[in-house]
This record gives sequence, structure tokens and C-alpha cells, in this order.
Amino acid sequence: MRKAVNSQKDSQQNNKKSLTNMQMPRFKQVCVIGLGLIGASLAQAIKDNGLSERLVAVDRHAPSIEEAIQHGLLDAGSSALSDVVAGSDLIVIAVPVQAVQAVLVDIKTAMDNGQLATDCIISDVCSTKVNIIDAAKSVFGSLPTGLVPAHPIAGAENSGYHARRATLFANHSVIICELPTTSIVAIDKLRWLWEAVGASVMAMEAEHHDSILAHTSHLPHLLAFNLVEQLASHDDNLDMFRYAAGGFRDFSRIAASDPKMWHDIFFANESAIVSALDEYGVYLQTMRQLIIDKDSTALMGLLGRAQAARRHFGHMLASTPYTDTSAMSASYNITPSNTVSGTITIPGDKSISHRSIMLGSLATGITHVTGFLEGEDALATLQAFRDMGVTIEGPDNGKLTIHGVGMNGLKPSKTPLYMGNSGTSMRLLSGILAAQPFDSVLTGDTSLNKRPMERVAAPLRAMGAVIQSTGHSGTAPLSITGRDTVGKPLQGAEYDMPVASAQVKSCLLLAGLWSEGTTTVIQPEVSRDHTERMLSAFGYPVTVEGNRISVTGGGQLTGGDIAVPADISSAAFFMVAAAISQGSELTLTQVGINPTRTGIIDILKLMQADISLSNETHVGGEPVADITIRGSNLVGIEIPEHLVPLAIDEFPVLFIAASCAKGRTVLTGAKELRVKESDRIAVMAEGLRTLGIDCTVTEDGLIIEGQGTESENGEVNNSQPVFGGGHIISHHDHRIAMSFAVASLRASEQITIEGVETVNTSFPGFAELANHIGMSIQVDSTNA
Ligand SMILES: O=C(O)C1=C[C@@H](OP(=O)(O)O)[C@@H](O)[C@H](O)C1
Ligand SMILES: C=C(OP(=O)(O)O)C(=O)O
Repeated sequence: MRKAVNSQKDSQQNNKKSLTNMQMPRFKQVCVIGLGLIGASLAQAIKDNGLSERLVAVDRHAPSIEEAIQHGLLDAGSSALSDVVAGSDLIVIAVPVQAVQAVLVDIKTAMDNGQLATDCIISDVCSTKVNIIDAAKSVFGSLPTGLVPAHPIAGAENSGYHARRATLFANHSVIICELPTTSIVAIDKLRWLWEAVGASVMAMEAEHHDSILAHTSHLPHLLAFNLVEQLASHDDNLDMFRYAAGGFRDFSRIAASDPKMWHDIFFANESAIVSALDEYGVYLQTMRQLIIDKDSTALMGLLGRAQAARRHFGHMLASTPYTDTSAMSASYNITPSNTVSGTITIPGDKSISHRSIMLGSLATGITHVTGFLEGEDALATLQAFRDMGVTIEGPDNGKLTIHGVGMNGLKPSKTPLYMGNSGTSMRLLSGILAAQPFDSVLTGDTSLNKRPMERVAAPLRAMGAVIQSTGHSGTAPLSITGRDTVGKPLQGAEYDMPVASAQVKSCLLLAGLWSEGTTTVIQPEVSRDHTERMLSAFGYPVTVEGNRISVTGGGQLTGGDIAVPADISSAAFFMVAAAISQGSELTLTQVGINPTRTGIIDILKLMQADISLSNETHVGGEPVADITIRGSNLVGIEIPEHLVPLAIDEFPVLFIAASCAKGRTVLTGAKELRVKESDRIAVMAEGLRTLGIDCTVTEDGLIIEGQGTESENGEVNNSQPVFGGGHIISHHDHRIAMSFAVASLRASEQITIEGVETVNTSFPGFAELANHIGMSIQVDSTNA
């Protein structure tokens, strides 16, 4: 089903310009057939907005017609179409699906005897579309040029004329099927009508519509009717209904809908509904089995994933903040464990996953990605490119097929692009968007909308970009003016970066792909080079001379295959878990060991961790290896500053390692940690102190007094707890949450961590994997 959601054609059609503001003459006479909720509401909205000179209706229920005439809603009405239809330039069929064919026969008769022009617009509001088109074919032979099947995604469980509301369609979507046989005039005029009553119009192919609706509307209605039937058939049904709490009420609300309508829909969309139902059956069986097997970890994983998906996609579509402090939805309750072991595979690299979507979308041809990280951050990037008209199939078990649109193929998104929690998405995309012909807005959740964006906006402006950081203090939402308005392309520039940030570097290099001349970034220290590598892999020349990196605008990207290696930043949690716990031995397979990312290995080795690499090879232009770590006696160190950008995301968990080491660890030159998803210096210090660790916060780092002790033979003893138990607040920062989970391996008592739902941004399945190797994390949902 996912595959069908984003057919490129649909997306391109969706981007059609709104016609609301165009001069459009009103209709001469609209004839609404069926004065149920939708028909009567549309009639009322047409009347209230003055969209037609005359309004007539047909309904078999004479009292509705009489009342509507009395109310002044209709100019005329009848139970027979031939009585009132003459002269209509729009007919909207709002009867149950199965009755549509008979109405079409009446319309054809009216056309044949000259009551209706043959180009009269004929539309409908039915929930299924393929069968409407089939009915029209069988009645008319070839499809009339005025036929525009449509479906307003709006409704209420109350039905009938009296339930009508002129505002029913405001802020709702209307899907219209732009058939190849339909005249552009008819399509434009119907769009105009729906937009004029407050709806937003999207175009979609009929088969796609029916499949989507089968899953999102028809299946839920079917299940609601079914559950009520199930409960009603129990002997103690009265008690069941009397004591049924909110869950039943919420779930069964839509079972109060019109049975005749749903009866018709279920038959009309039979094949799509049966396939959605079969799929549902498989999922239901899986859940049933998990309960029978008492497989708490897997069940929790399933429930957690569903909860996160519902929240995340809901917010992405609505472009509303995702992580707000009132919505702490999950916590970890962790029982101390002592050791970890096993061989595991870590999910795909987040940085590379983002870039695979970006470059794959901008390339010519198809890009196949494997190992894509299905975490919320990378999914936000994926959604943004779909919003800009790129067809992307998947993700399916880490596999994606991206149908590249070329360097000039992106389309403007209809809504602000929602980047969720992801700094990488926002900063890299701002470089791409600053160069596009169209305007864009980039926004994120409350955490992302607090992070500094002038670091990319200012140098982009120096290249000629028109970009405003419209938040409180140089923060998102970012508003970017398209080059069509600005009137000339970006200009290549040389930029000396004040911080070693791969996001800033990548943003400017990406903007440079469309700029006149050469764009050069000079970084103060080495930072991750995935953008440079992937550009080269896609055939785009990049010049790297030490810390000077340049691209020249005007080139092309060619799609290909990308294998995303396992994320070393995610692997870091388990590397530290094994390093700090006695008797542990853990192998992490095929982890990316790009030298611009291996600061964690270098730092742990300096701390005398036992780490070895094997099976070193290359995957998709990136080096990978199996990493084996054994428990060892760590010692405190002064962390060399040049390693900071190479381990920038790993410091939270390195602080856990430092707490277990013998002696003091000093981190300096890491001010950047203060502007990540949280202030990672302050938040880690707060949590470490809660667990009894002595640490000192400095402006650009942290000093940690390691608690590693020596046993009688002078060796550091890595079996003693160094942390107490306690309650940690993650500040909705995924890496903080996972780091303190690792601390449980050396804790004396239970650790609870609040606000762990953001773990899904970078490491979906973290708790399951941790438990698999011997940790004991229980995931609790709280007040979602
Ligand atoms: O380019 C990237 O993919 C990233 C760069 C780093 O950010 P900075 O460039 O801001 O240091 C890192 O913290 C982030 O998780 C991913
Ligand atoms: C800082 C991080 O990511 P981003 O900047 O993309 O939000 C991270 O994953 O730790």
C-alpha cells in the first residue's frame, strides 16, 4: 500500500496552482442529487457562498425537498430528475454508491433530449471512484468530457438533511480524479467550487483513491460496525454497553453511520477492502500470538512503534510541533544488569540515510537504497521530498526506490516542510531550497525550532539567498524566497566556517550545486564527509584540498545504488555498554567506520577499552567493519580536541564511560554540544549528579570524576556499581535517554528515564536490542 501512496503523477497533480483567487464565473444552475448530509451541506455551502445563480435538487424523500424550498435553500426540487435538471451546468451526485448508475441513466436521457448540454459538469461525492467511472462507461459508452469524479473527505456520523452544515468542508480535503477524457475547464471549475467552500483539493488516480480509502476509511468503519455487533451479541450486552468506557466509545463512534451507505461502499470497493482486511487479519494474528506467548518486548515494540508512527505522521501532516513537554509519552524503567554479550546488527546510519534521500531525489534516474534508517529524523527528510513531488517507494525493511527528478525537478510543497526533531534535515534542506525557483517554509518541533539556524542562513545570504529565520532568535521556521522571485541564481562563495559543522558544510555545498561559479567551504577541523563522498558517488565532482572543499555549480547527479552501513553513533551505546561491564563481549556487525566518524573508537581506545575491528570492507563508498568490544578497565583521559567533531554525537555516552573510568576525564572544545537536541553538557551533568557522579560543567565541556576503583591486585575493578539509581529527565533528547540506559550496567538500583519517545528519531528498536544482549529495559507509556 505504501507504494501506492506516492505515485509521482499524483504528487505532480497535487501541486497544481490553487484557482481560488482566479476569476471564475459562478454556475448558472447547480443540481444536487440527494439531500443527505453531504448533498445538503454542499447545497447550503453553495447557497451561502453565492456560487450559483440557481440551485435545484432531486431527492426521493419529498419532505426534505419541500423543507429546503421553504428554507429558501433551493429554487426548485423534485423526486424526478427530469422535472428540475434542465439548464444545469453542474450536477453533483450525492446518493449511495449503488444508486449512482441509475442517476447517470437519467442524466444521459436528459442530455439526449436536449435538457442538458453534453459538456455539463457531472461530479459526485461518493467514497469509491473506480466503480463510478465504470458505471459512467457503461451508461455513456465513452466518458463524458464533463465527468469529474470527486470525494470530499468530510462527514459526520449523523446523516440526513437536518444534519447539514455549510462549513462541513472547510479545512477538509477533496480528492478529485482528473480523467484524461475530462475537459480542463470542467476540472478547473470543480476545483474552484470546492476551494470556494473552504476545502483543499488534491488530484488522485481512481484506483489509488480506492486503495487509500479502503485502508483509511472503509476498514475502520467495517471494524467499528463489527465490534459493536460483537459486543451487542453477548448475553450480558447491557452491562457491556453500560460500563463501556472511553475506548469503546471512541472506537465505535463511526458505527453510528448510515448502514445503507456503508453497505453500498463495502460492495462497491470490494477488492480493495478485502485486501485491506486480509492484511489486517495478519496483523491481528501477530498481536494475538504475542499475547499468548507473553512476548512483552515484542508487544511493547509493536505498540511503541504504532504510537510513535501515529503521533509523528499526524504531526508531520499537520505541520505541528512533535515533541512538546506536555506530551511525554514513554519512559524506561531499567533494572541493573551486569553484562552484555552477543552479535548484533545496528540500524542504518542516520547521516547517510538523510543524504541518500536528498541526492537520490535530485539525481537523474533511479536510486536503490538498502539499509535505510527508518527512524523519525530520516523519515522527515523522506516526507519532505515526497512533499516536493518525488516518488519514493518504501521504506520496506530498509529498502527504498527513489525516482530521481533531476536537479531542476523539485516542485513546491503545498504545506510547510516539517522536519520534526532533525537538525540535519533542516540545515541541509535549507541549502537545497535556497537554490530552488520556488518559495519554501521549513519548520520543526519545539526542540528543533529552538536550535540556531543563522549558522546556515547567514552564509547562504552571502551567496545571494533570501532566507529569513522567523523564530525568536535566529531560529526556525525558515522562510526561503525562490530564485524565480529573486530573479537570479545563487553565486558561488568562499566561506570560512567558525565551527566544524558537517551540517553547515553540507548545506553550503548543496547550495553550491546550483550556484554560478565555485563554492568553497573551509572547515576549522575535519567533520563528517558523507556529503562529499556521496556527491562523488553520484558522479558530481568535489575538490577536497585538506580542509578546503569545493564544488562548481551546474553539474548533474546520476542515480545508483546506496548501501547504508550501520550507524556508528548508535553502535556507540553498545560499545560503551560492553566496555564498562565485566565479562562482556559484544560484536557489532558491519558498522560504518568512516574516519571522520571514528572519534568514539579513538577515545575509547585512549581510555584503554578493548576494541578490535575485523572483516573490514567497503559498502557503497563507505568503509565498514565488525567491531568487537570486551569489558575492560577504563581510565580517565583528557580528550584531544581534534577528536571532538569526530565523536560529536557520542559524548553523552562517553560521559557514562568516563564515569566508570578510574580518574578524571576532561572534555574541552565541545561548545557545540550545547546546541544539539538539548544542551547536552548541562543535561548530562544534571543526570550524572542524580546518579551520584561528581562532575563540573565548563563553558565548552565537562570534567568528570571517574568512579572506577582498583581491586587488591591494583587493577581497576569493573564489576562494582558506580551509579546509584534515580529518576532521569532526558529533555526529549534521544542520545541522553539511551546514554543513561547504558549506565544501568553499573548502577546499584533501578534507573527510570523520562521522555524516551525521541529514541525513535535515531534508533528505533533500541530497547529491544538492548534487552536482547542482556540489559533489562521496560518501556512504559505514560500520558501520551
Ligand atoms: O551532518 C550530519 O549528518 C550531522 C552532523 C552533526 O551536526 P553538526 O554538523 O551540527 O555538528 C551531528 O551532530 C548530527 O547528528 C549529524
Ligand atoms: C544532533 C543530532 O542530530 P540532528 O542535528 O540531525 O538533530 C543527533 O542525532 O545527535
